[in-house]
Amino acid sequence: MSTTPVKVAVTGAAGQIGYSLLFRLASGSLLGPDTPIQLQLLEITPALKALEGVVMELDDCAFPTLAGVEIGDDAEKIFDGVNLALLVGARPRGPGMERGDLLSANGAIFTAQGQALNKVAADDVRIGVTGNPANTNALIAMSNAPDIPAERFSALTRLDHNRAISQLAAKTGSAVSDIKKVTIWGNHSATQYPDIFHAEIAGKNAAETVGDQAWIENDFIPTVAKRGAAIIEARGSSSAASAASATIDAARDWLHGTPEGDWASMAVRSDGSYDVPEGLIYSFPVTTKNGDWEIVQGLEIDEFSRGKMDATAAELIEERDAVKELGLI
Ligand SMILES: NC(=O)C1=CN([C@@H]2O[C@H](COP(=O)(O)OP(=O)(O)OC[C@H]3O[C@@H](n4cnc5c(N)ncnc54)[C@H](O)[C@@H]3O)[C@@H](O)[C@H]2O)C=CC1
Ligand SMILES: O=C([O-])CC(=O)C(=O)O
Repeated sequence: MSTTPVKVAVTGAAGQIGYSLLFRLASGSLLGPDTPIQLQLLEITPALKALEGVVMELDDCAFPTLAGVEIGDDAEKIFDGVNLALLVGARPRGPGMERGDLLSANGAIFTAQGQALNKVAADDVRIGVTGNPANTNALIAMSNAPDIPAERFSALTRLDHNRAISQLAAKTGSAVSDIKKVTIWGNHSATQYPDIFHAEIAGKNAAETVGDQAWIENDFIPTVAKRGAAIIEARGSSSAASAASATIDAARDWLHGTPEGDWASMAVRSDGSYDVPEGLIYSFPVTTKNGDWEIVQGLEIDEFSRGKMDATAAELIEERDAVKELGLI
């Protein structure tokens, strides 16, 4: 085992996603069995006691890869020297809400955390935002951290990506591992566009294999886009274990690279690719290598896809304008 632990911050560590995420991180799901991890856990003051209980359980697992745990309510202390920050801590939505309704409640969290990361994080820090509305929260954190390169911020659309793979596998009777190159475009919201026109199933075009445009439009896309709400309806609270799993998948691919012949969906700062307005945190197909991502270029976009990609961009513009109005960026 190497000796220097990787310092990973998790915010909202006493919450429901935290309860699944921390144990996976500590057991090596992100960094593998040979790299020790130091967990830096941020919570609000009233949740620290509950977090102490979670740390007792982490201790009780005796994970060989867990080098240490620090908890606290001071972002500048907890983010000090972190190599990866997973920003999960934020209010979840309840039944009947859209994620964008959380902007006024959650936005301010990300100004303070962006500023703290800017001051004290390690030079190589990468920041993944899971807390909703994830894209615009990432925009807020990025805008408040002027010394951290913008490409070090991303928001989580990997859960949507994984949901799309799962729905496609079920429809076609294929193995999840045979499905590649699915894309989530845009916002982690009901306007997102899950795109299988460039995806492959066992090397063949996925949309052609499905051969059912009506299913794609009326079943697949809304099922993936509204899956979060369906889970809230069924469980009484929002997705947690699957969100934690996707948070790890996204961070693992970012740090260690996407597999050959595949790509991932990640919401990153638009550079204007595919005519997405520059500066929005928009989900694209990306390949990653050595901690850097690149937007996959040259995909053909037909009229149907264009309309969906523009609609989700329009929603992100509205969210950006709203947080500008609130003085958060
Ligand atoms: N991007 C995605 O795919 C998904 C995002 N989410 C979002 O993740 C967020 C967390 O979800 P849950 O864990 O279920 O919520 P939760 O309510 O169980 O936990 C959130 C935790 O964050 C803490 N917190 C609040 N303000 C904080 C601050 N300023 N600093 C540090 N911690 C703070 C709370 O004390 C609480 O313990 C929600 O916004 C939810 O909507 C959930 C599922 C998927
Ligand atoms: O739907 C929600 O509010 C939680 C979430 O982001 C998801 O499950 O995708």
